[in-house]
Amino acid sequence: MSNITMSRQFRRRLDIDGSLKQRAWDFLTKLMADPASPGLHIEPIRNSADPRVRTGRVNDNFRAVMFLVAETPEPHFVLAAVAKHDEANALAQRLVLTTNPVSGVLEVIENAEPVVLPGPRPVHGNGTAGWVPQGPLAGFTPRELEDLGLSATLARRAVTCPDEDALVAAAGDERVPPWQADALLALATGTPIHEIHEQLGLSDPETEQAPARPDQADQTRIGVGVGIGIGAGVPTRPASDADVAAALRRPSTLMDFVRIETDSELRRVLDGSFAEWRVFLHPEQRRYAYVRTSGAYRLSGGAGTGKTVVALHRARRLATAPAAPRVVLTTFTRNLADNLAQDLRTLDASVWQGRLGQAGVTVRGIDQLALDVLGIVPADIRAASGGDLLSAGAVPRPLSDTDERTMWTDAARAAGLTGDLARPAFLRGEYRMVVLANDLTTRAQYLRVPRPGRGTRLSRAQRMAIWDAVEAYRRQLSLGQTASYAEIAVLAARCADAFAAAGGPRPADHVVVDEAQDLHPGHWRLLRALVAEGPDDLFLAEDSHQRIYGEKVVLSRYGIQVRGRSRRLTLNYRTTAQNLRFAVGILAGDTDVTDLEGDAEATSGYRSAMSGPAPVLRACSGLTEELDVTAETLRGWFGPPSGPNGNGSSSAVGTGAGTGTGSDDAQGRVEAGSVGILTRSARERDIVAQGLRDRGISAQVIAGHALPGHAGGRDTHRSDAPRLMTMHRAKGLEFSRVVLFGIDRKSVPSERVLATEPDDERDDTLARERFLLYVAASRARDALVVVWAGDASPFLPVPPAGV
Ligand SMILES: Nc1ncnc2c1ncn2[C@@H]1O[C@H](COP(=O)(O)OP(=O)(O)OP(=O)(O)O)[C@@H](O)[C@H]1O
Repeated sequence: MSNITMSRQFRRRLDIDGSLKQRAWDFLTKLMADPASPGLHIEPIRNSADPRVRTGRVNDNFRAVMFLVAETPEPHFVLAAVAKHDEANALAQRLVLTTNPVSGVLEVIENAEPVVLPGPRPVHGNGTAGWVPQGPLAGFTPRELEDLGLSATLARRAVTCPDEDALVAAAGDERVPPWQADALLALATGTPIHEIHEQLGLSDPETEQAPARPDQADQTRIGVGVGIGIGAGVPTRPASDADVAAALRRPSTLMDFVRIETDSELRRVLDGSFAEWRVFLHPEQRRYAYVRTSGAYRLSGGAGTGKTVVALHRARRLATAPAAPRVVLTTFTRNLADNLAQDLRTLDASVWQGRLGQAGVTVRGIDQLALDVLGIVPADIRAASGGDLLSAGAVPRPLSDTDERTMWTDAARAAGLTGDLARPAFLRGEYRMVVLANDLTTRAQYLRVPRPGRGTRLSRAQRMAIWDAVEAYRRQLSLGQTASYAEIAVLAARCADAFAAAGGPRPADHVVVDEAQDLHPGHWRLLRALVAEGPDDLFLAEDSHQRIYGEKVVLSRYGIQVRGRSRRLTLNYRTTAQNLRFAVGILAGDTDVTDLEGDAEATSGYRSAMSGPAPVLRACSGLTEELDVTAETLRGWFGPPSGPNGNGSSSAVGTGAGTGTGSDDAQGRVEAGSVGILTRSARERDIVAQGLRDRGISAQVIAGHALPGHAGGRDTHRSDAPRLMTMHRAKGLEFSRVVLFGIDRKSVPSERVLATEPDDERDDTLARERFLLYVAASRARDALVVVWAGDASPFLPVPPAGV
């Protein structure tokens, strides 16, 4: 038996050459089972830079290059490359497995002839001689970057990058170790060096101390993975086996290297079904997935920074504890919960997914969870806790949104309300944010209760009239044995509390929440009641800039204390730097965003190591041109139809470079099902569907609600047609390329929605509209196209004059 460690780069290289996969599989499974097998032809290389280097026969033409880092108790190989025979032997002579002298991170370095890189002259002395700073890293000398552990080649190249795109391209070179790329981009976004150390776990107390940087004043130590790492001065020396073993425990090493434990893991690596998020966690993601907390913990982060990934890893970590705990993993909608359940299976099929109250992980949308709680508490607890809402302890029938609106309209009329106060949107908000949030049951309570965060001021007489409406509304609910989901959450919270007070167990031991920014007070009461306060009780992943439903909430009002236990992720794994900049630019106009603690929420530090085309903005003369542009764009992406009349040169607005995310075929055509077309409203979505059909493109319309409680249609989709849906429905999803359709002044923000809101709530409604555009723009991985007719949306970061 032997152990195998491979790097992300190695895996990607295997992906490229499909024909090698079966041979590589045979070779590696044999190597794992019996490294002494003569058929493997494992051989050392004479005069190699690293005496541990070995090559092995993959087939007649190809050999694997690896390092034998330990013989006991079992041999341990670190794979470096699979290459043609001669190339493999040449590589094997030059490659060195070493640890970064500053950070202690494991690296594979190629010692070779110096190469002349574009940029400044080599640096001597203190690294500043002849230095002309420019670009995003102006103000840093190469030596300062080297002091962080970056290779000299990369450091020199980085400080001369004239702009952010050039820097992202330099950092995104596949030969640059991920931790160095991230350190570089973090520096460029203004992150102080000590924070970079912290983020990357470079001085993580749980691992060995980072070795001190040897004096390299006269040595240009370069080397960034295989290839770019070129020893221009003193050759890099191999690290000792002990150093390698210590480096393998470092979180920054684990961004890039993974130990393959089983045949099935190996199979997944080789057949391409290996999802990188399962294994190559960023040190911060790893920390938050594994951190043991003394109470509720909040993880914020921009779109695509991997909050969901952390939530999944954390749920697995919690569920696999020896005590077989009951873990709840929940999110805002049912379709997102279905996605979580599927992803959890991908992460670890051995994690039991069961019903609420069972050991394992219960993955549910938050409103299903509320119904589950009502279902598992004894009927007498339900009857006793229901008050005027749960007559006779029956589980109420959930009310549809339309019915709820109608009921509020009727209740307003019955109470004689007029003007803004009679609007269903206002009454619904007041009820959720004030009445349910405080679990008010009497008029006297409502007359006294503070209403922080509510835009509309109310006189005593107005409060009296609103309470009349609340009573009328509740009478209707009780008669129909129905309740809104907001009520069901509060009822479930009451029942869980009452059951616990009677000596029963809380329904869960740990609760992990994704998309927490959209939850309303009833949900928070429920979450608090699901699990007793204590270590690892609540973990909340959220992005306040993605709050597209509901009102601002401050958690401490619901007994959830996260002060001192809040962290933020900043490295984007989804979008290219160009799309990220555009999406964050949408937020620039709103400086008043607060998080779940009520503090200002920043967007600083958000970065991406991927590069792609700049977003394309297209102003059109009318709907017909918008549809024409969209159809042409899609045709350009999908390539020529396979027929004699195919015309592949019709790309209207750029086809995008792609970032190797797996949705482009060998000819650079995009898989149609990976493309999203997003509209502000369902009506517009249907118009676009028809318009595209008229132009010979059949899109799959993903309809249904994204609201909690609604199934919203499953997220399974065909691969042969683009997906067309509303921006709300796209929440939590991602696409290789996105067309944002109809981004004009009347639609974004939606005039129709603004008209239904009271004037005093207008600011918050506008903020949600802005967040919605941010959510939509941040769904695109590789390419983003924005089209509109007439005046552009004022939320777009680039003024239409520049189009
Ligand atoms: N460590 C990682 N390695 C590789 N890919 C990753 C990693 N972390 C996240 N990703 C990928 O980045 C994308 C975004 O991740 P995820 O959905 O978890 O982000 P998010 O912060 O929850 O996004 P949003 O808030 O927009 O829903 C996904 O495709 C995910 O697989």
